[in-house]
Amino acid sequence: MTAQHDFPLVNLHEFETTSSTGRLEYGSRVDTICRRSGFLAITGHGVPADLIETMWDETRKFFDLPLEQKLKACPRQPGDPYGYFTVKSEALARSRAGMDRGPLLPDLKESFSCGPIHPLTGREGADELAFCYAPTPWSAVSPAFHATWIAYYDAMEKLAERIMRLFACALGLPEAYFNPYFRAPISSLRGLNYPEQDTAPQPGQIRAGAHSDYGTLTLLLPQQGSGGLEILGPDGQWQAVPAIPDAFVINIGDLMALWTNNRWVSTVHRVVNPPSSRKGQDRRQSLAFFQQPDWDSMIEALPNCVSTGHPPVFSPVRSGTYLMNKFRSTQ
Ligand SMILES: O=C(O)CCC(=O)C(=O)O
Ligand SMILES: [Fe+2]
Repeated sequence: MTAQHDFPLVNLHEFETTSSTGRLEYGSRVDTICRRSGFLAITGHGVPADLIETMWDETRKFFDLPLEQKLKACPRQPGDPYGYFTVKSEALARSRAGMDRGPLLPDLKESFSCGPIHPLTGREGADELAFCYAPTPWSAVSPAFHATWIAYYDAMEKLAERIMRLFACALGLPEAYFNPYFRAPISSLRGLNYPEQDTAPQPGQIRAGAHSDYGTLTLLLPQQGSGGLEILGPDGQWQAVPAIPDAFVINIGDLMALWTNNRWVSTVHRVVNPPSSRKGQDRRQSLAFFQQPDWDSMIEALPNCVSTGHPPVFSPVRSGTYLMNKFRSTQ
């Protein structure tokens, strides 16, 4: 399963269609990967190629619009998570406050994000409504962009559910173990555009500052042929993540590290600037789906990840407030 690039690859379709013994073998391999880095590439995902292509087209067209038009899609209120975010409006490294994180200059990227696509269930509290059900400014984008984003979000939500089954298997749990935590997930989808760098960035300012993701699982599609994504290894060295054809790069976020009592790593990663030799020719794009359990899901160490010698490392956290506090720390 470890192929070119020395980057771990897992075929999801093969996992789902193999025997129960085969599934356990897949689970055990995924457990080893998640203990080491929590980053792997998923093939056999079944997401239609034409949906992915339309998603790239629509998203690129949006970022190509004049700034004044994109600004019409800004979040309705400061602190809202959805809509258009200008270059230098977020510093992901600030989400790691309190750790040794170097300079905290804002990221050299722009983005558009949307929130849950399903109707509200009527059980939501005030914070939840104000934050993760804040409106996505769809009226400020084209109908084709809107329709494509909904279809892609839906495909990512289903893919993330399938990966959580693989994760349950990797942790020795029943495959449907995580389902009750995802009755009304508050996942978000983000298109990222890292513009060409015509002028040299300030010292210490990069495309996306070093951070770990906040939720359970991120499904990332880096633009083919692009570079810059790096993960921090246990040896303190940064390692490049390749953009593998027809594969999603997936990584686990803080809530999986919490759930597994640090058995799995929520690996720190960043996006670095292109080399100055490519000045003016290295725009980069990516699509990121951040899977996040229901607002009220309490995440605490799984019983099978706790022992007398290894008591819970973290206090339990509520999914929604954890996400909201992390997001707001970066603005
Ligand atoms: O654009 C990328 O490749 C990674 C972006 C990322 O890590 C994030 O937005 O959390
Ligand atoms: Fe990230």
